[in-house]
Amino acid sequence: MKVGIIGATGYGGLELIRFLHNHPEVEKIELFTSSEEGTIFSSKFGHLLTIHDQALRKIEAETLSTFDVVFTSTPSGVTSTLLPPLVGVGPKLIDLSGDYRIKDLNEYEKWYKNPPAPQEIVNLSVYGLTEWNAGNIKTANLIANPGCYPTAVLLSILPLIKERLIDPQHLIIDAKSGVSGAGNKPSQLTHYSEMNENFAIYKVNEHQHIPEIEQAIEMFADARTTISFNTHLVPMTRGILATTYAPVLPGVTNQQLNDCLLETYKNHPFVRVVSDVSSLGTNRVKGSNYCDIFVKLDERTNRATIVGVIDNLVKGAAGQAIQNMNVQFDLPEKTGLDVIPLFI
Ligand SMILES: NC(=O)C1=CN([C@@H]2O[C@H](COP(=O)(O)OP(=O)(O)OC[C@H]3O[C@@H](n4cnc5c(N)ncnc54)[C@H](OP(=O)(O)O)[C@@H]3O)[C@@H](O)[C@H]2O)C=CC1
Ligand SMILES: CC(=O)N[C@@H](CCC(=O)OP(=O)(O)O)C(=O)O
Repeated sequence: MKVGIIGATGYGGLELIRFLHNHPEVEKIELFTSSEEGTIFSSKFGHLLTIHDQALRKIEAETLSTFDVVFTSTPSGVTSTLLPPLVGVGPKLIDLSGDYRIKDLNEYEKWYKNPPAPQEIVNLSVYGLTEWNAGNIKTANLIANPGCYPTAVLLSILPLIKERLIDPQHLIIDAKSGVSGAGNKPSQLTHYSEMNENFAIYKVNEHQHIPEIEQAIEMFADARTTISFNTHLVPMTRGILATTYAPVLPGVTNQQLNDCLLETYKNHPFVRVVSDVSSLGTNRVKGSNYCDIFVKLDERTNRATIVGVIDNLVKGAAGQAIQNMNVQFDLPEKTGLDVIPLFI
């Protein structure tokens, strides 16, 4: 397979390179840039010295059309215009940005504050939550890879909503992320001296992942709902831990909640149902494509505490994108992704 990466110099792009380098079906990886054409990649990223010493290439539709797969890992608002000429002309397109996730263009514009992609192309795109949409991903020409927070949240709550064990109304989702979630562009929020030794809430009630989570709950669990969702920045580099508080339906037991998660994911190698909370944490998934999930009923309040944990750059971005590529090419989902988390 010949693979192109647009946005290779970003955090998502660097993770794509790390995994694709060891992918047995990938013969060639070419890296594209909007700002540094000709730069030798390893001169910018020393950890890739002798591994990727090639020059960054200019983004050109004609060149890209010769590839088998093109990953785009660019800020929102870029692929809405970059990808339409490439749809259906050859390569499978896997977009890590939010530009093709939201089907309602008014909603996209409202939350992302960018002009949307053309409706007919958005209609063609397939939401790449692998464990829930593999049937459609298999034949998709354009995949909208899910956002990092939605991945952690949806994998943990969807089975329980679908099986009508929790009430999808009144969901309260409290999510925390490491700083790499904000990408490589420095900002006041991620400035070391202001972020270190600090714990902050941001985008209060305005996070762009709200419509994506609501849309997916409707799509996969057939429930319309409005969620309370907030995000926090933790002074660490990688990882997301998202906790959802959800009312359980009358008579539902802790055993039923856990059995539902175990049953749903019994044939999905990257989702692990954790029974002992001491085994849960961002360093249990760091650097890997695992999503660890946990549920416990609070019998005092009749609410379930549901937790999803991922590495935002792997299962939340590059790893899930490669998992989707594997599905498209009929390869085992773990191909190229079978690594043990870093832990320490
Ligand atoms: N970081 C994360 O945890 C996650 C990120 N995402 C999403 O994935 C995408 C990439 O994220 P991330 O890697 O963190 O972002 P970064 O900011 O780290 O990197 C984005 C890259 O995009 C390239 N780029 C910038 N502007 C343009 C442009 N106009 N045309 C083409 N390329 C451009 C840049 O490379 P160059 O200048 O070389 O072109 C840059 O290195 C974003 O949409 C993000 O929201 C999704 C899930 C998780
Ligand atoms: C810590 C941090 O800033 N995280 C980013 C992650 C979102 C992201 O990656 O953007 P899209 O998925 O919408 O493309 C944020 O909260 O906006």
